[in-house]
Amino acid sequence: MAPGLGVSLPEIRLGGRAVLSAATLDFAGGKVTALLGPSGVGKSTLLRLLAGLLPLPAGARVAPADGAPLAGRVAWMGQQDLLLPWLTLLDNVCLGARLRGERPDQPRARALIAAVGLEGREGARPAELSGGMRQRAALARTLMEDRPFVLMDEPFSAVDAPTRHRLQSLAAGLLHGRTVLLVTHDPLEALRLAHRILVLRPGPRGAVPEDLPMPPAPPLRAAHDPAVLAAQAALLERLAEAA
Ligand SMILES: Nc1ncnc2c1ncn2[C@@H]1O[C@H](COP(=O)(O)OP(=O)(O)OP(=O)(O)O)[C@@H](O)[C@H]1O
Repeated sequence: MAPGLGVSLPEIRLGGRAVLSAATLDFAGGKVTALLGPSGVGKSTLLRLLAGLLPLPAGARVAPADGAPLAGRVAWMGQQDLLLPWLTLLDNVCLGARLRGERPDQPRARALIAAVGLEGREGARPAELSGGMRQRAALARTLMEDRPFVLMDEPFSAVDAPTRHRLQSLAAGLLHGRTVLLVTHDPLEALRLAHRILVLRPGPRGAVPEDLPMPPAPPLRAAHDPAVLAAQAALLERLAEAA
């Protein structure tokens, strides 16, 4: 089971504007936390701060619960698949190791490609794959890194609804036991996958994270579970209020 992550941030200002309010957040180890909120509220900013893609301001603390540093233990998956068009699927999945000058673990890459349902397509270039297949390839590449912390910024937003549903089911199994922070605009995605949902509500001193009550069943929740449907309606209302 991956460790938890303690985060304490001062007010985050970008372009002269308060984007995120000062906040202390504890992300439970081995659990998925979904982050929702209106467009431009600061979801990606929070994720980028944790990923080290934005510099942490003085006084900020991002500390894994096991006491070891976070650096080098984070996998990232974004909205764009970022597959290199000139590489095969197998080489794309192995890209991280190659960039680090390591010998890729090809059997592991092949096993992950099979796990995301792309067995037999190892030699295909990204242009030969559909959008859903490319996102599955990106998921395999993210998991190839085998990091305890996974940060996902709208990973499935570019695919159609049935494909997204399948990708969510796949991700729930493959991400099991990792500490995941998932940014999404899709309330049902959050309710199917997450142990905890945070809604970022805009405020005068930056956006404030608020917990949402969760349905009793653990993830992966069924989309037709009445408790999930009720929570979805409540979440939509909360998002409309926050917008
Ligand atoms: N480097 C930057 N410099 C100045 N302002 C920035 C920078 N990066 C983001 N912002 C601003 O910070 C705010 C939050 O942006 P962010 O991308 O985190 O929002 P978001 O909630 O992820 O939005 P979306 O749902 O549309 O992806 C926005 O107003 C954005 O314009």
